Amino acid sequence: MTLVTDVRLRRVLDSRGNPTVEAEVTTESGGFGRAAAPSGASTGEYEAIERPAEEAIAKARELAVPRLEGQVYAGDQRGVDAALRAADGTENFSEIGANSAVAISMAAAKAASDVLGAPLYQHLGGAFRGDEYPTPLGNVVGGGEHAADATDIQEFLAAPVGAPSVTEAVFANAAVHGAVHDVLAERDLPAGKGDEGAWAPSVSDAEAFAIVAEAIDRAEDEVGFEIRMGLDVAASEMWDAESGVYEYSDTTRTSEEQVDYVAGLVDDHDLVYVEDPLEEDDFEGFADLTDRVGDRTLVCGDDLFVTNVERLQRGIDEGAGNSILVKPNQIGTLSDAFDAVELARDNGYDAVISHRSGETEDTTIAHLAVATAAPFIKTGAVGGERTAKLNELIRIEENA
Ligand SMILES: O=C(O)[C@@H](CO)OP(=O)(O)O
Ligand SMILES: [Mg+2]
Repeated sequence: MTLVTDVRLRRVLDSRGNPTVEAEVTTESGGFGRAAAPSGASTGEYEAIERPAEEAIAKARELAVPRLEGQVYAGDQRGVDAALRAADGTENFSEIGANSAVAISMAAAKAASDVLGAPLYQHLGGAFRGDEYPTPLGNVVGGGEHAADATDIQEFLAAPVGAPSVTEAVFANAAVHGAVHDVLAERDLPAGKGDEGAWAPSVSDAEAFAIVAEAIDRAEDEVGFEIRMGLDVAASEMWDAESGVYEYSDTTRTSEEQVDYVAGLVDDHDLVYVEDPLEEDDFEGFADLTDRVGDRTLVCGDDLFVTNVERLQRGIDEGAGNSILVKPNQIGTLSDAFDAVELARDNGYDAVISHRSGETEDTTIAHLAVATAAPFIKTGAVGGERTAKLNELIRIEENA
């Protein structure tokens, strides 16, 4: 029933207005799935390769489609993903592009769930999944590679850890985002928005902490449960390999100083989550920081691990971090993303499912988070391509 009969690929727009790959998979019995690849701006050096959309599509049509149509079953996700790997023939999808690969991989999963008549999270996670929901990490203030002339730290995240349901958590993050707007207006600070919809005022990181803390206080009064703060430092983007320091607008920090600085931030701001506090090759710095604060916060590797089981295994061996960010397009297939989640779980690491800064209305990651019972999902707070996922979580919770 789930034999793949047709794979179509096209260029569509992502949220930055760039072309990205959309895939459609149809099965013998008429099952249909459509999915689109997201795209990063602060991409890790060790990520699978995203090719320009047109090239990725041409290569996938030439190399992958003939190995899929009439050859694999959409219900056999590992079979689909193995065919994609075989068609590509490289470690990092540099032939067909990780953008073509992930779009096809996700579209096949949706086609299979369509045939089965089960929601995608259930097809991916099994019959006993669907009653644990992730806490959404909502990006409310940001800068780095996502907005010019804003904060050095890439993302200030709201984490509504006390929310009684994912629906209330989603609305809580929107309330924090709205409260940041009010606080900025009161302080006469004009601000546009960055790529993920976070406010991007031209302020120091210290001022951003104060603004977000104030906004969280107000939102907590409104919703009546605890909201904490998290960060994506995206430290690789600040790292200057030549001089061996992190470059902030007002200072520089060595690796040791960066560990001290972030450990201080965890305590001063009671952070529940810190992503990429150190650059992507600094396993040792990650291990030091995890030693110091890993008992009270998630130290999460994004550029460090790039959803890659080999890099994650090295982190596990060295005690670097206690959490992994999972982005299917960093590695190219859903099977690889699941393997990363499994390896993490088996070793006491929390998996956090994540969007990219360039997104589409695709909702696959909302299902992936429920399918894996991930404790957190990072998918913004506002903006259509972000609310697509958040609203899907609301629907999943309601069994809609
Ligand atoms: O660094 C990150 O975690 C992501 C998403 O927030 O950004 P990008 O997609 O630009 O890599
Ligand atoms: Mg990141």
